[in-house]
Amino acid sequence: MKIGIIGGGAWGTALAQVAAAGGEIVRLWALEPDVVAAINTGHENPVYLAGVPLAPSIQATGDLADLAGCDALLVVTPAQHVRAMLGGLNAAGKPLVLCSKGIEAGTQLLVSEVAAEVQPDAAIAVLSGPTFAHEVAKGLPTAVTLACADEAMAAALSARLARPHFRPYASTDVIGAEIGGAVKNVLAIACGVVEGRGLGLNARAALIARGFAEMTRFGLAKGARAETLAGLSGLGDLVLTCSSTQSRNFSLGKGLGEGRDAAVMMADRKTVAEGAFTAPVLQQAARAIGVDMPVVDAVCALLAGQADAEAVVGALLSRPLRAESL
Ligand SMILES: NC(=O)c1ccc[n+]([C@@H]2O[C@H](COP(=O)([O-])OP(=O)(O)OC[C@H]3O[C@@H](n4cnc5c(N)ncnc54)[C@H](O)[C@@H]3O)[C@@H](O)[C@H]2O)c1
Ligand SMILES: O=P(O)(O)OC[C@H](O)CO
Repeated sequence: MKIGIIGGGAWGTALAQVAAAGGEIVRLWALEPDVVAAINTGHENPVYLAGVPLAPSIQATGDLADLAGCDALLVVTPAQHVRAMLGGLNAAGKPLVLCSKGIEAGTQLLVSEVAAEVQPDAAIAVLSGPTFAHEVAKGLPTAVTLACADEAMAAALSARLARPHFRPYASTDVIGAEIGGAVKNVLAIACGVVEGRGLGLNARAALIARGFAEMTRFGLAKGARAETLAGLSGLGDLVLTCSSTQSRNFSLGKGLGEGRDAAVMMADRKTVAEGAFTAPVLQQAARAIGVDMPVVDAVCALLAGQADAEAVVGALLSRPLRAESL
């Protein structure tokens, strides 16, 4: 079996390692020629996943045509680049597993909705959950949601990607799995702000719980299932990403809380903090369907430089008191 992975960042490389651990032949497409060369000759991705020795059987390429013979494809580029990448593939009749977390700017489409437009004849699936790439690549225990509308395909892909340390749980709720991963990135920025301002662990827990209420309101309005949002790809990933500076989104928020400028921090990074791109489009999408997301609004105001961290925290704390509910 030959699996193609599109995206040689931290997560694509870690997933290549997972696939190779099960004896799959792995073709990994990466944008940067130096990443391709380093993986093929040194069996390491020093740019995005430094310090993790990779299986020598992983073959990297800069040419998407080299993935033509693969019988399943994993898409792992940042969400804003997925449409362009999919345009260069022929995935008709093949499983197309989307592993990016975000919402497309301009269209407000989830990644699976973008894929359905560009590759209508592929079997679209989503892999999402609490997964720091370094931990997965090192073989530490991890569980994910693997969602596909076709239940048998979800089960088959789960079985194909399962490893002793990597445990997919099958689901048919594609939209639910995606919404958790996209929204948690924005909420992780907010939790980072709490950390950066030294507001304490009570505040972080409150933000996770009320943030989860926002995720659930939005998800249910978009047709997600509550159990998916409360599972690995929703609450599970929210808890992980809101708890550690290993998260790029959390660390971006921490910098904002410390008074640093969003644009300067983003320009300094080669890695992606998806929440910064998702926040404004999520805000638009929520407003379009009348869903209130005050934490997301606060993150948007901060990222746009419309308010400082002290002001947005003050505004959240002075909202009218109300009953605890969704
Ligand atoms: N890193 C993780 O732990 C992790 C875990 C789960 C999901 N994800 C998701 O996976 C996706 C990829 O993140 P990552 O962490 O692997 O990336 P990364 O931050 O490690 O690297 C950035 C990636 O973006 C690629 N890139 C930049 N410009 C591009 C373009 N024009 N076209 C195509 N690719 C381009 C780079 O080549 C590189 O592979 C994101 O949606 C992220 O949310 C990441
Ligand atoms: O580093 P982050 O914030 O992109 O988070 C990585 C993964 O999405 C965690 O599941």
